[in-house]
Amino acid sequence: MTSAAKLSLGCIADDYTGASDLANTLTRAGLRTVQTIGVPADDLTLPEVDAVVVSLKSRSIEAGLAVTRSRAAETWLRGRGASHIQFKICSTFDSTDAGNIGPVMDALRADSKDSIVLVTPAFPETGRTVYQGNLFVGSVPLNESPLKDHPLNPMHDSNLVRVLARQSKTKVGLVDLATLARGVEAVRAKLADLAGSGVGAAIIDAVFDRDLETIGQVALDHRLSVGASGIGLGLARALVAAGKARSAAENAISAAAIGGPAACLAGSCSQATLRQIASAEKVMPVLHLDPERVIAGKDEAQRALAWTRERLGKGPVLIASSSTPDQVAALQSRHGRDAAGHAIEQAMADLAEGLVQSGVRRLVVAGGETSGAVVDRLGIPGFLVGAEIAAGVPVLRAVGASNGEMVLALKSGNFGGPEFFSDALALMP
Ligand SMILES: Nc1ncnc2c1ncn2[C@@H]1O[C@H](COP(=O)(O)OP(=O)(O)O)[C@@H](O)[C@H]1O
Ligand SMILES: O=C(O)[C@@H](O)C(=O)COP(=O)(O)O
Repeated sequence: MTSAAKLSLGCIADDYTGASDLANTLTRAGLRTVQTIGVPADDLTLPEVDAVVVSLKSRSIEAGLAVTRSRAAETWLRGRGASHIQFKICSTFDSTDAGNIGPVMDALRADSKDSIVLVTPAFPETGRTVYQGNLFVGSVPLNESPLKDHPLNPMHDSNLVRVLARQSKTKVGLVDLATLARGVEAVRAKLADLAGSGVGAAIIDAVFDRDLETIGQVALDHRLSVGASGIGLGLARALVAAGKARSAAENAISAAAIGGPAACLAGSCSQATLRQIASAEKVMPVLHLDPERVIAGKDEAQRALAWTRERLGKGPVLIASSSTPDQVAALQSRHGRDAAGHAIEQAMADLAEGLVQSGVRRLVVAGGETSGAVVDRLGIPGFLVGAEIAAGVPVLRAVGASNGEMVLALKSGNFGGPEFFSDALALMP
């Protein structure tokens, strides 16, 4: 990547929707930010920025590989002067006992030489709050939320001290809300106590944005932090307050219309996405893929492409693989969780490639792993952040792509209101 300025903040995101969510938060908080897909190539030309969010597809891969890829991103970011790195994880702490939050955090902490690392997935704007170490999604604990049925990372424990301890080699402690409410010095003292007793990672409560501002200030004492967009907000505000970032307005992206056909792909099976698909049925043609046929081979994707080509001239279309938790469980029991997920992701990538060949330059994708498969197939090296469609979901303008100008929206499964697909397309003229 060619860009001379030293980075104020380096970020490593474990999936692509999460990366665009964080890039959106940092931009809106005043940091000039770019999202790259993987570690950028040396010849990728990007504007001067304060923050780079390197997107990895490392949330659900083998832990050792996630560590290797995260370390490569870390080396690149440190090489561009980033004194602080945020490892961006999901606001619903998506992971399993095998990882990958713990193993990646352990490796990055060892490299950073920090005695203790602050960890919080809190993102109050989207209803993710942490109290006494327990993660709430809206009004319910994580283990009672729809995340209990996630196809790849079902979450069955809301106590993050326990969840992280099962994945990490270090002892995990808690900085509670009462300590946080006493301010920056109280948090520093608590962290020093915890570190003194051999605790290497502290889950920190946060309920309101002001909690994240305190956390952001303390986090900048360290070289590494782990969390979702909320801690990114805290870090960005602390950097802006310290005069270490310039106005994001300098990086405002062109809002010029792209035009041409538009399409949506949904591979997320979250309740939010299922509701959004149901609403989309009222305003655009929707094709539901048959997951069994997808797993059987390429015919289903070809059928979907033929269906799409007949309709693209008349307006946007949506193609979805999404199913209810019972149907997902049944498919997985027949084919295995990873095999089913991978086959469907590759079908989505085939579809995206076919759609772009048919002239589509405006593409909305629902689902983190799904977005990863699609963006990889399209070979897009990076994105600049545009208008915010919904909390955590910006319009993205591709940079350095061989297909020329293109705008995308990569939606986390759980984000967005019921009309998300039309909301997104309205901001992607
Ligand atoms: N009908 C289905 N049955 C089983 N798995 C599915 C189905 N549709 C999509 N998937 C898989 O479920 C996973 C959804 O994950 P992801 O795209 O990250 O969505 P989210 O953002 O909701 O987590 C992907 O691996 C996708 O291929
Ligand atoms: O923090 C979040 O919730 C999101 O940014 C995120 O990581 C999205 O992951 P998916 O739900 O898998 O898209």
